[in-house]
Amino acid sequence: MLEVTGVSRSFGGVYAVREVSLNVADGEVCGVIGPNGAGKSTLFNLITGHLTVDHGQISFLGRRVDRLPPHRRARLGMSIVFQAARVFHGMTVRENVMVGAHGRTDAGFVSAALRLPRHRHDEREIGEAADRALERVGLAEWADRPADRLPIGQQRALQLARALCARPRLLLLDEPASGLRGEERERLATLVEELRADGLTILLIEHDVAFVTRLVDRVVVLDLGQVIADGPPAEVRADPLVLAAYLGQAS
Ligand SMILES: Nc1ncnc2c1ncn2[C@@H]1O[C@H](COP(=O)(O)OP(=O)(O)OP(=O)(O)O)[C@@H](O)[C@H]1O
Repeated sequence: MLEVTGVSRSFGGVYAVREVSLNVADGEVCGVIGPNGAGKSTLFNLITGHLTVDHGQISFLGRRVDRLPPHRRARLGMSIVFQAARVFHGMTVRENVMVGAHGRTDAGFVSAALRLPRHRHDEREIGEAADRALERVGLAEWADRPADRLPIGQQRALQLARALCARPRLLLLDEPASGLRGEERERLATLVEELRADGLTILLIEHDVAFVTRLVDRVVVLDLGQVIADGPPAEVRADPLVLAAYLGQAS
């Protein structure tokens, strides 16, 4: 589904990501981990289109996307959950989720402004999709409440619902566990496990190794911008290069 081939990106002559290749197959849950400064965020932004590659190729569903802007990649079926839990203030939980589907409808601004029948039809469909997504992440009973009143764990779930509302082929999660503790973290892990059981393809970038390794089929480890390991979590955790990279950080 996603093929990243020999991708590099540097800042001021220093490589943040260097000759990185990774593939995510349909239905796979893949994690990218690595110590601070390993290049995880840069790689994530190269995949989503928020940064452009210096070299290399990115293909999604068999199509080159590395020159496409983020919204075009989104239209092809990439949905992103960003690290910072952001919700739109002054809007309900349902309205926040509905925003996720608007990029996928054909109804343009004019039809929305004039409230043409087609627009009303789309709005109803979007509302229904939002309700399904809220049900999926366990927020159905919060639908009509102000989004900014939600605790942070549920704001993260709301962002997931927003991403799901766009009916993604590939869900991209940027450090989904950051800022969450204890029970909230557990709830999020369970939710990702459920999405995985639904057959959704997921790529998640995460600092927390324990969180990632329990959720993924495969994990790619970055260090100093390069892939140092790629395989099943149990194998990768025992890899001497990986241990050394994380130990290097701790010392
Ligand atoms: N916009 C930028 N300008 C200059 N240097 C950058 C920029 N973005 C990233 N870098 C550098 O690229 C390297 C990789 O950074 P990146 O943020 O991708 O790593 P990371 O693995 O996400 O780290 P962390 O876990 O700390 O967020 C770092 O040395 C960083 O300083």
